[in-house]
Amino acid sequence: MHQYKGKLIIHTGSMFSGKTSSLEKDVKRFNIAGYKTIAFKPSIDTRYPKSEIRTHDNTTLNAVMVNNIFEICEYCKSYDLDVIAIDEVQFLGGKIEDIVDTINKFLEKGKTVILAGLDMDFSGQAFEIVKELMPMADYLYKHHAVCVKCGTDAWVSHRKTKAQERIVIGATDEYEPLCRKCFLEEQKGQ
Ligand SMILES: Nc1ncnc2c1ncn2[C@@H]1O[C@H](COP(=O)(O)OP(=O)(O)O)[C@@H](O)[C@H]1O
Ligand SMILES: Cc1cn([C@H]2C[C@H](O)[C@@H](COP(=O)(O)O)O2)c(=O)[nH]c1=O
Ligand SMILES: [Zn+2]
Repeated sequence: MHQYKGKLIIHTGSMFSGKTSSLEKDVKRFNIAGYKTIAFKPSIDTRYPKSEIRTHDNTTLNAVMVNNIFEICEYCKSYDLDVIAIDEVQFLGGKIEDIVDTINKFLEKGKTVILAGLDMDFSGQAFEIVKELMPMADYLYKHHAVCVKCGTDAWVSHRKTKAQERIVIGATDEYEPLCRKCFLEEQKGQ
């Protein structure tokens, strides 16, 4: 796995597309290969226990909950990590430039950084931090859920409720993955 030293791996796409599953799989492989790895998750996501990342199909990974990128730096200093994984990166606290600078510093030091995060919100607007990070990636994977209306590759996470605030934590209670065509039809109908 030494070919991933100093490399940035990003898993993005809509909800239910397998971003967290892919991050989990990567982290577990680095662990098997004997690398010092910690997976972090932003404190905003309160769905599951603090010390665990959980996929929609209920597989789990040990995790450390953090408020911002600076807390990840502190862990990195204390544990001299080889691999830093961050789930739900769109919710990580801190200014975009601080997140980008810190990730670049990790990469310059030869750390492997694995990120998973939504590319777009419920309205199809890009999450700014993910938009900024995507061109920096050495390996960029855009994952696709299955559109729940027509069965083609989904494009966006459609919100099923009328809530308009950007952040609403939830799963199938709040969101459904839709392809562009079904999303536009849904919007016309509202
Ligand atoms: N419409 C869907 N399309 C694809 N997978 C789905 C769908 N609905 C539920 N799932 C489940 O979601 C899992 C992916 O979960 P996860 O890795 O947590 O996704 P993400 O992090 O992208 O939200 C799939 O393996 C599947 O079991
Ligand atoms: C689209 C969208 C999502 N969210 C929330 C909903 C979930 O709690 C997470 C995404 O989790 P997943 O692992 O990618 O399924 O984000 C939100 O707050 N706002 C949105 O627009
Ligand atoms: Zn569709």
